[in-house]
Amino acid sequence: MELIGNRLSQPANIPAPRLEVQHLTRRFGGRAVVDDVSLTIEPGQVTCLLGQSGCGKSTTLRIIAGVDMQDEGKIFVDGKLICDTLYRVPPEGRSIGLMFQDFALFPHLSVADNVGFGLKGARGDKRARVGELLERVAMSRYIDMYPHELSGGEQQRVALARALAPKPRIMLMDEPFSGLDERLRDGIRDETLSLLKEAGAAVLLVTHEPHEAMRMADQIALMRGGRIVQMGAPYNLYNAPVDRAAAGFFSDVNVIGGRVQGALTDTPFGAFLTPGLPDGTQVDIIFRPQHLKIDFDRNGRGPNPTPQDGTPARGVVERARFLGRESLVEFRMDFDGRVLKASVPNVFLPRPGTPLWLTVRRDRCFVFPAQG
Ligand SMILES: Nc1ncnc2c1ncn2[C@@H]1O[C@H](COP(=O)(O)OP(=O)(O)OP(=O)(O)O)[C@@H](O)[C@H]1O
Repeated sequence: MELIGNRLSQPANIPAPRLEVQHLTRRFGGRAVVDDVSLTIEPGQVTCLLGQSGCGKSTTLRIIAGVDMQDEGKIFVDGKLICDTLYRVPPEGRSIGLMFQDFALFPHLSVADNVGFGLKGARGDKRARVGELLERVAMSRYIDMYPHELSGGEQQRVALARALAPKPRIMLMDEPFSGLDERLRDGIRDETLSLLKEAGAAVLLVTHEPHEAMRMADQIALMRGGRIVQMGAPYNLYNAPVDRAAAGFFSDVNVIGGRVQGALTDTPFGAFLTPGLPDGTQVDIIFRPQHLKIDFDRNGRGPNPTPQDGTPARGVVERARFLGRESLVEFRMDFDGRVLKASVPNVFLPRPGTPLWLTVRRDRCFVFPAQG
């Protein structure tokens, strides 16, 4: 029997997404920990579910994998219903590969046999595929060893190879690289994802690490309180966040406040355009540390105001730290004593107590109605 669910009808010449999730909801004790989640992933695309601990990422993944069951919603693979609240293809029938945090290798099987476990076909072909995968995860020389002879990170790399071996059409990964040390992580992560992309798999990857998501994802689904609050390319989430919390998820942010008057909001950095908001609305103007410009003090004066950078405001250096590629300088602002953070490429470590002038790149600011 082939069950076709009621996907919105798709024109015949456009293939259905590899994975489609519609209105998934999961409640525990009356609380929706996954709340109306919908997303689609195309073949060869990596989507990251990104959010803080407890926001519902892993539960979403477990439902798609078939090891937990939704209260509402549907899941489709290549346009075919695999699960709703009445019908359910078992996990092993979903063409889905899993790589979860609590992976477990078979302790009585060698590395080669662990990786080759789910593979069908001639012995020689299997051995070749196992060899290729172990090379990709830099584990070739451990091929005849047993799991108890490997470190945690090495076991994780074998588990990755095992998950990749059957060339799954969909790969669900829950923080799969978290146990690897930094030196190995970048290489194995990039290699694994390019392997999956080459094979045309749709990848849904859970992480709470914004930089990891930015580096890996074609599409990021930002989750909060069980809901997807914003979905799009990393560039869009970084440069057009939906709210203050979304902006703050990807880097430190600076916030100044003001009240709208005639589509403008006056601040110590000059007037900001705040169109579309009624007079009297209290707003937060948000900018990232790299969008503050620093200028020297010229006998108590800063640089001249410009249309792009607005009016300079004076601050006194509180702390300056070198972070490798950049320096982070914290200023106590004269206008109301708040601290603003500026990041500067390379080494810039002014002494605490030094007065400097700051301007804000106004084209890089985000304006949102103030919270609460
Ligand atoms: N079986 C369960 N029974 C009750 N509550 C649950 C169950 N599974 C998950 N939860 C709750 O659902 C919420 C979401 O959990 P989930 O593991 O999906 O979050 P997460 O975003 O993956 O977090 P983390 O990044 O810490 O793994 C949490 O508050 C968790 O306590």
